[in-house]
Amino acid sequence: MNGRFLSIGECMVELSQAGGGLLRKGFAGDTLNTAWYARACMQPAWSVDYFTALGDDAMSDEMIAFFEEAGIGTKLIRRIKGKAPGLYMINLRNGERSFSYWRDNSAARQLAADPDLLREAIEGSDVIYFSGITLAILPREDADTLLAETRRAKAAGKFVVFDPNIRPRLWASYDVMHTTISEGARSSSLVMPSFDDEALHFGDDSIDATIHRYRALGAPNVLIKNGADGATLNFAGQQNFVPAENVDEVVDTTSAGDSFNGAFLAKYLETKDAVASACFAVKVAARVVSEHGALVARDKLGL
Ligand SMILES: O=C(O)C(=O)C[C@H](O)[C@H](O)COP(=O)(O)O
Repeated sequence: MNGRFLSIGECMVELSQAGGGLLRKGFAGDTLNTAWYARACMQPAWSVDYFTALGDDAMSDEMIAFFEEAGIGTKLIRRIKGKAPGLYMINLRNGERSFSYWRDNSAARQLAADPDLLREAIEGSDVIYFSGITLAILPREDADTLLAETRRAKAAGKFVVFDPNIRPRLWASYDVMHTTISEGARSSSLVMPSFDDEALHFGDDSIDATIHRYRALGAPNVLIKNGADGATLNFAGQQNFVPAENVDEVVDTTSAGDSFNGAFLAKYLETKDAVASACFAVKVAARVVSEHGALVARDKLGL
């Protein structure tokens, strides 16, 4: 089986801890991370493309070369004169990550500014992946353009996948965040939230409450990630639970959710077996949290 997977969002320069007070430079961002793990786990017959905007500086050139090296298509990436990518740093406390961002003025903020290009990219794909972070960084009008296109894609029978990836700091207000994330979910075929975020920011008191809320919005499939407590899937009303994999030492939780999503989608698109795909994804995520940084090399993933 083959198909075209498109991920839409922002990739940044990443600074992660390299020991002895040193920082290591990498490239990462939630939607890129998912594209990266999807590419690592998918059959070669599938194409994986990234849709974003970059600048015309050396970092943007390096990032494009990095995507290409990983087998991620770059032909849809807009280059904006005088702009540069955003930057973020991973801060760690007992393996649990938090982020500092320098991204207010990044090129990716303009990724949906050319509606024709966005439509063309979505029309040319079978699976469209985006996140709450993608929506949060866009000017209001461009977020509406993207949502109109994802709604259109879902209506046309494409598989639209959304991770709310809630980052309150990136939103103008809680109200805008709640409304826009709900719109993202409404326009999707599969929503892949993390329960701790949903409980904290939407006030859900159980996994069932999160599933119910997203299904009521019109998402037919919901897959809830709950860290060390496993994952719960509700696909077309059928509910299943998959336990997490044991991890000896959690080094850095960055990208646990994104790698789960990429690995899950790679297997699910191939097999249509959601439970087996989640079992595979918990294994990949367990390897990812055992290493520093968002992107862990393929040979360390045990594939
Ligand atoms: O925060 C952002 O905007 C980023 O894109 C930086 C990180 O690479 C991802 O957020 C990691 O995502 P998790 O899988 O939730 O750990």
